[in-house]
Amino acid sequence: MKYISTRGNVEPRGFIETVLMGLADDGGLMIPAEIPVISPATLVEWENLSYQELFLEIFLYYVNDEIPLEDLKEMVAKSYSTFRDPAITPVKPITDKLYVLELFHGPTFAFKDVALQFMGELYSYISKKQGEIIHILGATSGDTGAAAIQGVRGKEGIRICVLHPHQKVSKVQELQMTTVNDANVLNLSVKGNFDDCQRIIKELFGDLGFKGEHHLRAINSINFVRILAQTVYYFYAYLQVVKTNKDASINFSIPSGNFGNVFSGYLAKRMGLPVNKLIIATNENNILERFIQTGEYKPGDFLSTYSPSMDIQIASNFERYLYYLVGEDAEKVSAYMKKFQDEGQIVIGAEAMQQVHAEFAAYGVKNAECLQVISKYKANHEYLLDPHTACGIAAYETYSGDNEVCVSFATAHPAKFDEAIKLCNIEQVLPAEIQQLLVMPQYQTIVDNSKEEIVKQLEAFYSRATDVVEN
Ligand SMILES: Cc1ncc(COP(=O)(O)O)c(C=O)c1O
Ligand SMILES: N[C@@H](CCOP(=O)(O)O)C(=O)O
Repeated sequence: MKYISTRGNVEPRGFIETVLMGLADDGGLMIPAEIPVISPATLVEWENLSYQELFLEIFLYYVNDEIPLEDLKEMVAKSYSTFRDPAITPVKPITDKLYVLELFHGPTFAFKDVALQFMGELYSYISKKQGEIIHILGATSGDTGAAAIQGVRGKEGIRICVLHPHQKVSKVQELQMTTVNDANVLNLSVKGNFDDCQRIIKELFGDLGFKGEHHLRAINSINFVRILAQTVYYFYAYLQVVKTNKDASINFSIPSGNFGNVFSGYLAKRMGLPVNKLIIATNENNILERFIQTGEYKPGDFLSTYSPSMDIQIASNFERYLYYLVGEDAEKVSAYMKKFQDEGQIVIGAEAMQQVHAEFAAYGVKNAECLQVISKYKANHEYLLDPHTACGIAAYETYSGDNEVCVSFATAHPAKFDEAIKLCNIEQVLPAEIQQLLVMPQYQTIVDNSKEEIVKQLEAFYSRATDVVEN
């Protein structure tokens, strides 16, 4: 398997090179040159595999022989040994038409752990095997940063810097990142929003001299391995649900911001998973909903909502979908992305939009509706949704059809967003792991929303660091 860029100006690369490249060197995003197709017979054979076994089966289509099977197995075992549920991502029935896929049983109580526990192991493996220095640079609206820090904590040869928007993440998210006082962790709290943080890190990854000099590596969903690791739970959930819903069409409803999780579902679909519709749920930052409705992809004004992790205007992975939408034509993607940069919008024609509508539905959830859904599911089903998950459920309710079953993603545990839960007059008991954070000291540097300021911070961070990679 080789990997190429959505913009067509990167020589095909292997799996590990692709992981290390993160953002493609031509500014695009890496994707497989050809997507492997899993046959219906193979899907049946996978029906009773554990999560870890399924992960291995899927990854074997992608890693070539660059990682020996025994090493991959060991990494996968370690990655998921930290999860609190033996099923890793259990599927819970709520009604006969609705299942919730709980993706929050990892160390930081959000879906990001599923991929980032593995990426921590993978980076550590590459660092040891190849003597690679790994300097992770990431942007977060709250969950990726916490999960990435936990994923690499205590791992030799790795340093991590995470940019989060100052006072625009929940208290628990902030504490999960900033109570870590390890010498190899730097938390920068940027006076801006998530889009600013993402723009700055993309600019730094795009400066190939700076990226090479400082060995910058990505943990955001710009890195293809994040996308791939997230496809596993689509397969896992489908294989559980189909057992009792043989003739139903199966939809997935996905709380969305950066479009990484949805794109993983799209990849699963192209790999042959018989998904009916991917339902994109956003909050009031609804660029994706507006795109699906009008064909116009254009950022609006940034709004702070009860689901802060989805307070995102520019959905990074949209470019990966665009590549497939325009018939895998990298020149067209480059032209569209240039237009987006110069004019701030992309418009897709009516014919292509028919294809979009065959694959996706989208719904933007207003703040008040988000709280109503949390209250309703607590009262009617004794199930407490976090505000992101509630957006997914509201979108499912809007698009549930006859003979359709929906798997709605629970992307975070409600304890991470107690601010919103309290507004519903619901008292929850916080898990001990979260409770203990509330009294810990915090370590973070508040910085201006400027690339130059971040560069200064990074250079100081790297000059402080002294650890050596051992083979
Ligand atoms: C809890 C939660 N739900 C949903 C999302 C949106 O996922 P994506 O950015 O992959 O669209 C995020 C952030 O990514 C998140 O942290
Ligand atoms: N919601 C995310 C934003 C970053 O998304 P990613 O999937 O590209 O890492 C977060 O919680 O940080």
